[in-house]
Formats: sequence, C-alpha cells, structure tokens
Amino acid sequence: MRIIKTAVKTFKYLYGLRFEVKGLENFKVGSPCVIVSNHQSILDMMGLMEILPDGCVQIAKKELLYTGSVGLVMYLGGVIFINRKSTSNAKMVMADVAKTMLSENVMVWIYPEGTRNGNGDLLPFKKGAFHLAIQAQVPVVPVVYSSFSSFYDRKKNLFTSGKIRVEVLEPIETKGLTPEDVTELTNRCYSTMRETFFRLSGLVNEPNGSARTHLQ
Ligand SMILES: CCCCCCCCCCCCCCC(=O)SCCNC(=O)CCNC(=O)[C@H](O)C(C)(C)COP(=O)(O)OP(=O)(O)OC[C@H]1O[C@@H](n2cnc3c(N)ncnc32)[C@H](O)[C@@H]1OP(=O)(O)O
Ligand SMILES: CCCCCCCC/C=C\CCCCCCCC(=O)OC[C@@H](O)COP(=O)(O)O
Repeated sequence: MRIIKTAVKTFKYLYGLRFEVKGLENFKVGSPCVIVSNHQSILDMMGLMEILPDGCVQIAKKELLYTGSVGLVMYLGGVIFINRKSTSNAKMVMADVAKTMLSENVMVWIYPEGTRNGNGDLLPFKKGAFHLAIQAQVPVVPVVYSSFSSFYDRKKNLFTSGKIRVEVLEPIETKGLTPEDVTELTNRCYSTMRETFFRLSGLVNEPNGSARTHLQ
C-alpha cells in the first residue's frame, strides 16, 4: 500500500488539486481503530492516499476485485472485499476483520455511506463500521473531506483545479459499548461528520435539514 500511496499521491499535481489537512494527530490512538470518512467520487482515492496512516487497510465492494489490474493492485495492497448485497456475508467478513485488527494491530478505513455520493450532503450511514469498532472495542476516528462540488461536475465528469479541506476528528471511544449501542454511535458519528462537512464546504445546514451554500 505504501507504493500505491506514493504513486496515487502524485495524481493531485496532474489534476491541480490541493489538500488542506487538519487533525492528523488524531490518528495516533496507539491501537487499532476504525476510520470512517465520507465518499464523493473516485477522487476520494487521492484524498485517501493523502493522509492514509501506515498499517491501515480499506474495506471495498467486491466488484472492485474484478476490475482487471486495478483489482489486482487493490488485492495486493491488502484491501478487504465485502459483498454489499449480502448482509450475512458482509457480517461474517467484518467479524473476521475485528479479530485480525487486534491480532495484527491494523487500522481499517470504511466508507459508511456505502456508495459514492456527490449530492452535497451525507447519505445515511450503514452500521457495519460501528459494529466492527464495538466488536473490536477500538475507537472510531471520523475523517471529513469538503465537498468537491465547487470544482467537480459529476454529470460531465469534468473538474477544474481546486482545494479540498480534510479534517481528522477526535477519536470516539467504544470501550464498554455493546451492539445495543450501535445505533447511537452511528448517529453521533453521522451528525458530527455532517456538521464538519457543511463547515468545511462553506454550506449552511438549513433548518429543514437541507444544505445550501452560504453564498446564495
Ligand atoms: C492504480 C491502482 C491504484 C489503486 C488505489 C486504490 C487503493 C485503495 C482502495 C480503496 C477502495 C475503496 C472502495 C470503497 C467502496 O467500495 S465503498 C462500498 C463498500 N463499503 C461499504 O459498503 C461499507 C459500508 N457498509 C456497511 O458497513 C454495511 O453495514 C454492510 C456491512 C455492508 C451491511 O450492509 P447493509 O445490510 O446494507 O447495512 P446496514 O448497516 O443497514 O445493516 C443491516 C442490519 O445488519 C446489522 N449489521 C450490519 N453490519 C453488522 C455487523 N458487522 N455485525 C452485526 N450486525 C450488523 C445492522 O445493525 C442492521 O440491523 P438493524 O437495522 O440495526 O437491526
Ligand atoms: C476520471 C477521474 C479519474 C481520477 C483519478 C483519481 C485517482 C484515482 C486513483 C486510483 C484509481 C483506481 C482506484 C480504484 C478504486 C475505486 C474506488 C471507488 O471510488 O469505487 C467506488 C466505490 O467506492 C463505491 O461504488 P458505487 O459508488 O456504489 O458504485
């Protein structure tokens, strides 16, 4: 993954993107942890590699394993593949991951929205990342990337150069939590990340829950 990281980090120069990063010290939890971040597009791969700590593997949809050389590179990079369409299968894989995290002292990076989302807001979070953290009794470290909408047109798949703000938030402890606490932990993480997303993106969170840029 170090080789992939070095290679992918150079792409930002190609695309004229800059990352403004805050809170990297929050990765130093001194133990394995589950990192959760918002997911807007394939560009997130650059954002991922920009701050990816050593000894951190990612959870990906299994379809990506069958994307030719990229799939092979991901496999060799230690990416863990899950079948999003089968909760029981995904649960089994994630239960194994909880054990491996502790035995091999690795961090796990998961996109709790479960899919790319460029709508200028966060999708409701899936619960797998939070079950994993509670099963392993390790902290959750939220990471938020600002909206790409200021420089990336999803429909035309075109983007100009731009700055992406990234914030690594305070770790959320799960010691002593049980599966009954998953929903509360998920909601707490969701609201903290959504608030940060609006702040970093210069968006105002409307009383009705929608978002608009404060420039409008
Ligand atoms: C040049 C080449 C360079 C290559 C460079 C690339 C290198 C890096 C590659 C990085 C790739 C990144 C790719 C990212 C993706 O692919 S994102 C898409 C895949 N990821 C996810 O989907 C993660 C988020 N999804 C989840 O965590 C889900 O929870 C999942 C485990 C998949 C289950 O799906 P679903 O059923 O839809 O989810 P729910 O959360 O609604 O859960 C349903 C009920 O099941 C309970 N549940 C969920 N997980 C667990 C668990 N682990 N243990 C026990 N119970 C679980 C959950 O509580 C729900 O029940 P209740 O409603 O609470 O009763
Ligand atoms: C055309 C723009 C190209 C920009 C290139 C930026 C740098 C990309 C770096 C490496 C390229 C290979 C990365 C392969 C991993 C793709 C990760 C990804 O974004 O998969 C989608 C998945 O999460 C969710 O799938 P869905 O949204 O549910 O379907």
